[in-house]
Amino acid sequence: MTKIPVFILSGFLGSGKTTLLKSFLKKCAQKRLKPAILMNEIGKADMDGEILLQRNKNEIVEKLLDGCMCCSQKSEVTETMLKLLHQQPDVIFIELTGVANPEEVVDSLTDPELIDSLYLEKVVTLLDGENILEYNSIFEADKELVQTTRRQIEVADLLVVNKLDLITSSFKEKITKAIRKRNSVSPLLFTTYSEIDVNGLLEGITEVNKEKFYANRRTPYPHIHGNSVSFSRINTLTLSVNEPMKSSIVAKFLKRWHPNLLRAKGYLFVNENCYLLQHVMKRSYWEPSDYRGRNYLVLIGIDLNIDEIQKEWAKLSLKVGS
Ligand SMILES: Nc1nc2c(ncn2[C@@H]2O[C@H](COP(=O)(O)OP(=O)(O)OP(=O)(O)O)[C@@H](O)[C@H]2O)c(=O)[nH]1
Repeated sequence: MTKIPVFILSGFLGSGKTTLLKSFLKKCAQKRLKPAILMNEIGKADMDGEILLQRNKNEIVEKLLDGCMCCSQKSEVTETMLKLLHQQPDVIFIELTGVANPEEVVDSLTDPELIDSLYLEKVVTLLDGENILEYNSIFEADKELVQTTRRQIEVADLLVVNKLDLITSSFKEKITKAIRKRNSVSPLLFTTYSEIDVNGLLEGITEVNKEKFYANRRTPYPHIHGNSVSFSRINTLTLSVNEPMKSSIVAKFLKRWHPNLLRAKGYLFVNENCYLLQHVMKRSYWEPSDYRGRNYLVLIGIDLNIDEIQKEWAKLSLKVGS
């Protein structure tokens, strides 16, 4: 099933995200791909969005101002993404604010109205070579910010240390060590002015058959396929729920996948009542809901073992149903 790829560009303030975005857009133009861009800015003035609009009037740009996307009202993010989809792009770029945690944004992409249309292609995290080693001491007083900058490294599929022109080779080694402590698996590149092989990153992404893909897209709830919808290390999985479940059993099931499982959410029947289940790390919250669509459960994690989770879920459902 065709889905539109989404690149998330993350990284602390001033690390080079917009610079990278611009080279992505240039390459899209050469490849005749129609890009859509969601700029997430803190503050009233939308500098980056304006800069992009001045460059090329054909690019579709939506902005979410005043705050971080992961904290915005969920429906606002969904609406903005739907607006972008409405204009039939071939690829979507989301540039996050420097203080956003990418995994929480992935969460928004699993909204029932979006999950069938999009997949997460890659989280690219830009790091400011000149300042990265200072982050811990600069933000010492702000634990959340330290945590965010760490998560930006930990969940990245590609790590790009930028501003190589401003650092020495001994600094480069220190940076490598510090990054590898947090993420030992994703490719790590050093560069200046965010110059990386964007052509390679766009490989395999082709023009979408617009008529076919965008016909009747706005679905009220996801089709349940149970497959992972992401090619990134952050992967998501939709589990179908056919029977009323016991909340304690579901909570126990979700805890089993800690620490890979970061988040789960969905609508489930417990006895006769529908609940919105919100699971964060090891804790589950159950909120009564008047949702009337089909029940489902979406899991978001890093390197989740999709096959095993599906197998175990099927066993559990059989037990519950019998
Ligand atoms: N010296 C140097 N400057 C760079 C490099 N890459 C980007 N810059 C400059 O750093 C500044 C910030 O770059 P942006 O691409 O706007 O960074 P950003 O991550 O989008 O910044 P925010 O929107 O604040 O989060 C700009 O003035 C860039 O020209 C580099 O490799 N070396």
